[in-house]
Amino acid sequence: MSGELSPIDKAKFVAAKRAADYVEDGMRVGLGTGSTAAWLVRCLGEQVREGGLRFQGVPTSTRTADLAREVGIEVISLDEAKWLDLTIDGADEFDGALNLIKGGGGALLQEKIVATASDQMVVIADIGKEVEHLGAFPLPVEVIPFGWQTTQALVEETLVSMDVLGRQSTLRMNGDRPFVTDEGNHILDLHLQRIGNPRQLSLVINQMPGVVENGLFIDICDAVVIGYGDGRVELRDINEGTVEQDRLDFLESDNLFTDLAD
Ligand SMILES: O=C(CO)[C@H](O)[C@H](O)COP(=O)(O)O
Repeated sequence: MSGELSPIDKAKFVAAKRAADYVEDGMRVGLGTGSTAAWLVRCLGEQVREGGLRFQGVPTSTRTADLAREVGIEVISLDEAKWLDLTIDGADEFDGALNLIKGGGGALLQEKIVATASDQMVVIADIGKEVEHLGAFPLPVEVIPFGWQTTQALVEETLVSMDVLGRQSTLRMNGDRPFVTDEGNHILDLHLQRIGNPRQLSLVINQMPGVVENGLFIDICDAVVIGYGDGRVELRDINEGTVEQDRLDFLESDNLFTDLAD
């Protein structure tokens, strides 16, 4: 069964599986969105059903909420939880300071709110997500639909004075219609190629009327679990650097491979 998985899917799976070990009985845990986070939700669901794990999950999208319920995880809202022990989520890029670009799946707003309301954020990612400088992945910016083209023009104008290489942006589409987030907003993808000062860029973008939030996660992530296509996992901590290298066995979780996430 595991032979049907691509190396990237294997990498995502082993990262998710290792990160599931962070979840302990009684915790309140933010559950991320995307294909890697979906693996995590499946791994946790298996531990709930077969290992007796008891925790409450706060999903970061309707997609994740549906999957979490399907696999047997108790789902509560962030307002019910108020504060979380831990959030585990994927990322589109991470750099050496564990700053991130997120929002490729369109859930950046809930993801940032949930991660910020957590004692700890652990990112799960395949090794292909590691970058020296953020920005090759288009930066998602969530904007309200009212006047979005004016907001887009303002954002592009502001980029002229920012330390970035590219300045084009595109409205994310879903077929022939604009993509709509869980909050009813649209997403502009900024094609910046290289972001020289992510912290400054994040602050400037978020000051604009019409912008709800951007996909730069600065000083939010505490650790990254990096997966490799051959089953290796590496645990990198914000303070201590690489603290663990291991190799996970695919076969022991073959039943999870029957249904690829996303
Ligand atoms: O930020 C996200 C969704 O908004 C995802 O975590 C990010 O896009 C990574 O996705 P995947 O695990 O599918 O590669």
